Amino acid sequence: MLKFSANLGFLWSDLPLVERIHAAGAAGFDAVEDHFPYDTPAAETRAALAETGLRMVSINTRPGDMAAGDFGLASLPSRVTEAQEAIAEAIEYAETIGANSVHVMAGRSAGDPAEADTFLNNLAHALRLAGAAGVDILIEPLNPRDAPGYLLRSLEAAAGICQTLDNHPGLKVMFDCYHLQITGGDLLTRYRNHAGRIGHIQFASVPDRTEPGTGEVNYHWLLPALQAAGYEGFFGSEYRPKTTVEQGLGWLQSLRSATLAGP
Ligand SMILES: O=C(O)C(=O)[C@H](O)CO
Ligand SMILES: [Mg+2]
Repeated sequence: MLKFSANLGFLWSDLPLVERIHAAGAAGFDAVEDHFPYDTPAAETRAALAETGLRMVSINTRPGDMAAGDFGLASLPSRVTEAQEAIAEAIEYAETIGANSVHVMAGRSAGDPAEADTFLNNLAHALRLAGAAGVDILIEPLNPRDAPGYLLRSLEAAAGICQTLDNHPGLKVMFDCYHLQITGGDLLTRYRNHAGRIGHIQFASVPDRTEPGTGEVNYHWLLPALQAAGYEGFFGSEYRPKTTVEQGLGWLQSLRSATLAGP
């Protein structure tokens, strides 16, 4: 059986976080994940998780000022203090709610050659804090169509960062099938090439980023294949519903029991 996490950054995004957690529980998800939970006190989030029995798989560091074009801070040489405050805040929040991991958002490149080292230094700092809190750190390559200028654009670059940081066991890569299909595809083979580094898998239809079941990726085949290749975690449904979440949720039961052998 496959296990699914509701991405509350995109699903039920019009509801407060506590209500989104309850909606995910009522809909039959096995876990949740969120982008930016910070408007909700961690104690309230923790209580909602306890009430529903759901686990929070991951949260992101604050992205900075998105209206001004920020999409993460950790690679920006002039904003190290702000980035490290965001990292500390995210790890403390994750520890309080028992989340598995924190995605440290790299940010958009302005072409400054110091960005790569800034990202590495901030990740090393995050790993020190996260180790003490029992939380993993995730980095996620994003496709340049959705996230123009984002510093981390490829799975292979993310793997290189892990190597540079001595393959730290607390540093993992977010394997978002949506982004990685757009930037090269060949998803199963690329998963296998980096299996030991993958901390979480997300998915959505490509190219629309809506419910699975349409588009160019056959998740009824791919998700069981990823599981057969060794992935044991939740699959994060990070898509924008075509209409309401509930109307489009038929995929949950059919994908949950998908097998490599087909229906
Ligand atoms: O955009 C994505 O795919 C993400 O998962 C990031 O967390 C950005 O919010
Ligand atoms: Mg993602």
